[in-house]
Amino acid sequence: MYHAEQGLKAEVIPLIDLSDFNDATARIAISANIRAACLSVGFFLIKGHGVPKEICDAAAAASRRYFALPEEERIKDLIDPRFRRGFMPSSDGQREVLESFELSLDLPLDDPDVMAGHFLHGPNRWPADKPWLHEAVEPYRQAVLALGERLERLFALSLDLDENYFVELCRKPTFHLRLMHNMPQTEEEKKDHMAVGEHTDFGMLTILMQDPNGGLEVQTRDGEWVKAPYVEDTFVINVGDMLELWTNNLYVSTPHRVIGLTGQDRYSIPAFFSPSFDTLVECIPSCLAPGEKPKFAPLQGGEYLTQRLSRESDKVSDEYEGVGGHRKLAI
Ligand SMILES: O=C(O)CCC(=O)C(=O)O
Ligand SMILES: [Fe+2]
Repeated sequence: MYHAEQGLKAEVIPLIDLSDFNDATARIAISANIRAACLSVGFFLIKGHGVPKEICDAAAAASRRYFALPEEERIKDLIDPRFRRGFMPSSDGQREVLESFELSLDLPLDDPDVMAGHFLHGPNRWPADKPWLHEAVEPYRQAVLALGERLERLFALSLDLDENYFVELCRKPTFHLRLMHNMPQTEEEKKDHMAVGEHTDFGMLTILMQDPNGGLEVQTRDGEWVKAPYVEDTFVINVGDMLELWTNNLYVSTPHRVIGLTGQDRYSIPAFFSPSFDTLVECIPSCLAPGEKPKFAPLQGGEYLTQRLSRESDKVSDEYEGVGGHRKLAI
C-alpha cells in the first residue's frame, strides 16, 4: 500500500478539507487552497467531502462483486455503443488490462439531448438480474453529482468568479462514471508498466475513488512523476482539459497514469464532469494577464468529448501512446 511517507514527494499533492463548505467565509479559504493546488500540480485530495462513507464502501463493494462474476455474466450487460452504458470488456491487444462498467446521467429517450444523438446522453443500463449493482451504485452516482456541484462552486470562487459561474455551465453535465477493474498484469505485460496509460482527463474535473493499493502517478509541471498518496475517506480531484482551456493554462490538466505492479486486482471509480453538451469552452477573460492572448482555440464541450473518447476507444493512436503526445488542446 502506498502511504504518503513512502510516496516520492507525495506532499506536492495536497489534502484539502471541505468540512466547512456550508460556511461562506470558509468556502473562500477552501477555494484559495484549491487555487494553490491547481496552480501547481493540478491534483489534490479532499476530505470532509460530504459523501457518506457507507455510500462509498457500498459502491466499491458492488464493483468488486460485479467483476468477480464469471465474464459471461458481465457480457450480458455488454456496452450499448449508442449511449456508452454497461459493461466494456478488456479488448484483445489493448495496452491496458482494463474492463469497466459505464454509466452517466440517467436521461429518458425523449430528452432533447438524447433525441439529438448527443454522445454520453441516454438512459443508464442497470442489469435487471443484478439488482444489487443499481442499489449500491445509484446512491453513489447521486452523491458524486452533488459533490461535483460543490466543487464547481469552489473552482469558480478560486478564480474570483461568481460562485455560480460553472454551475450555470454545468446545468446538465456531460457526466461519465466508470467502475474500473484492472486485472493483474502478466510478467510480459509488466514490461509496459501500465494499468492505465499516460493521459490527461478530457473534461472539466474528475472525482476519483482510488483503489486502496494506490498506483496512480501524476506528472508535475517540471516533468517529474510522483505517486498520489492513498488516504482513507478521501477522493482525488484533478483538473481536466476544459479547465485548462478556460483558465488559459493557469490551472493545469496534468498527465497521469496508473502503474499496477502489485500483482493484485485493482478497482477504482472515476467520475468525470464536463459542462452541458452545447457549452462553448473559451478562455475566461479574467484569466488573461494584461496583453496576454488565449493559448487555446475555443471548443464546444460536447464535441471535444466525443472526439477524445472515440479516439480513446481506438487505443492504438500514436497520441494515446504518450511520449509527449498527450497534450491535446488545439492551439
Ligand atoms: O484508476 C485510477 O486510479 C485513475 C484512472 C484514470 O486516471 C482515468 O480513468 O482517467
Ligand atoms: Fe485520468
